[in-house]
Amino acid sequence: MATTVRKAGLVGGGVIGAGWAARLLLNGIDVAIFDPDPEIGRKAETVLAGARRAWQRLIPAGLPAEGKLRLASSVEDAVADADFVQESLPEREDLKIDILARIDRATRPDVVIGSSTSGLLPTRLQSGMAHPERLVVGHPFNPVYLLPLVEICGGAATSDATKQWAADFYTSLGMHPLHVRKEIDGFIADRLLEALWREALWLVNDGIATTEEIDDAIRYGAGLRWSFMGTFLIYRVAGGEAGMRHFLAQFGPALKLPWTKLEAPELTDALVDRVAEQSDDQAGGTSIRELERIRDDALIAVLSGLRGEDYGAGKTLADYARAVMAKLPAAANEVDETKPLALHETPVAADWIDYNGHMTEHRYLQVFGDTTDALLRYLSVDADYLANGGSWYTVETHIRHLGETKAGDRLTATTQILGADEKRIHVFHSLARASDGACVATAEQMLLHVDARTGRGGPASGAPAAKVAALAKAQAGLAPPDGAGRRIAMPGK
Ligand SMILES: NC(=O)C1=CN([C@@H]2O[C@H](COP(=O)(O)OP(=O)(O)OC[C@H]3O[C@@H](n4cnc5c(N)ncnc54)[C@H](O)[C@@H]3O)[C@@H](O)[C@H]2O)C=CC1
Ligand SMILES: C[N+](C)(C)CC(=O)CC(=O)[O-]
Repeated sequence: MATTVRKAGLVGGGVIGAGWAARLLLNGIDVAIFDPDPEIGRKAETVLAGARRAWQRLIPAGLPAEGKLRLASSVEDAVADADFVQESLPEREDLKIDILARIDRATRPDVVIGSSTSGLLPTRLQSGMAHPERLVVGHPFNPVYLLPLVEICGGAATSDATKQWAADFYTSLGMHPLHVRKEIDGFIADRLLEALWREALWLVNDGIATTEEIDDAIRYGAGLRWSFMGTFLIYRVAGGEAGMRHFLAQFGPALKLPWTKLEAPELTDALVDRVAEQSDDQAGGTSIRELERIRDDALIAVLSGLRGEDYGAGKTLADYARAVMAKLPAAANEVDETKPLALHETPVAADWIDYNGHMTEHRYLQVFGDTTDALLRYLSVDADYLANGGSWYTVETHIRHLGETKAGDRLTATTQILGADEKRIHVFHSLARASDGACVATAEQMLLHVDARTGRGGPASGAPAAKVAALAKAQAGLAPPDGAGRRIAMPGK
């Protein structure tokens, strides 16, 4: 199996295939995609543009160089030289079995083939393949480029090595693999989603609630708490200090009451019309693309919030961002170290703007923190160095706000080293608006080298120590920047 995936072959480029393309490309993997839809190029580029925008805001510290997208002329052309294949064909078992057999014939036998099916059994999907051991379900969630969950389910012939490889690979893309222990139709998540959806359709069918009222019942209540704790942990907490046992004793008996229905209502023309008309009213003329943008922005807000908590999907994101940072290449060798270094730039995202209409204060710290991360990457603080416990922590920051910046502005950070020793780096970052070069903020920081395993300060070592010393020497002749060493005080004090 491939140790590094450089090229991915995608078959089917609809909602899910295009979402996979975006996630793979943003991870620096080249993608060849086959879809007979003549509009595939435009559709895939549209999804990619949305994903790019979302990722710049979700991981502003920087991303790998984007992979290249190629529109393939056939299934075979898409997969022939791929190191990994993901099938996202329409949910039809006969079509998937047939095309998975073609993919199997056209790829190297060691290439893992993932299927995006949301409910078909992998044992049946692999039935026409000569190498069925490399077929695994990797069931994603829409939008694939933002939601981390991917359900992994093997069929009878799938090897354990394939399942493990797929889990590792999807993790490397920033996803959270969930192993489905037993092969069942609909896996885990869609069983839950369908149960809710069946009930929702009954409530519309019986005239109890409109589509909007049902969505409100979710988004103002349980939906908010599901996003970080799910059902069981939330109900444990709802049991009070006695926890789950008390919760089950109190609310378990109601499960036997005939509240919910196991059979979905018949999708009669009347019910389809009612659901579609109510859904149109609910959308109020907002286009699907605009709804996608609202959905993506809200997901970014939730994921960013959870990242701050280092919890649930936020932990997945934080781990991924750390892994990306450790892998990003240091800046090019031809950097002139005798001048302040330009190592980081970022657009100002719409949700960084506050009620005063400009970038809110804590976002400046975020941008300066990302700039410090870029400096550490430049100093060769890589995955190995971090794994050995070496890192610099920021122990003091002084930010000056000198100008306003608005959504869409591009900001460029430069970094001057004011001093350094074996443990400390004294840095001065300046943040300029790219359009007119105006300096909008500065940050002076003291970084302390720490052994992350003990939490104690200590001397840097290896390549980072040598690079800090060389950089500090190269910049020693620079004049101190305006504002360096400034303290906060009332005028004249
Ligand atoms: N839409 C969703 O919410 C989710 C869908 N899935 C699964 O992902 C798969 C794809 O679903 P969607 O993207 O939603 O469907 P879709 O209808 O948006 O896309 C399917 C694409 O396959 C293309 N196609 C048809 N025949 C083809 C062929 N012979 N070769 C290559 N491409 C072909 C179509 O032109 C279309 O672009 C299904 O298995 C579905 O169950 C999984 C998770 C969520
Ligand atoms: C509707 N669906 C069954 C295809 C949905 C999924 O499989 C997952 C999702 O994104 O909701």
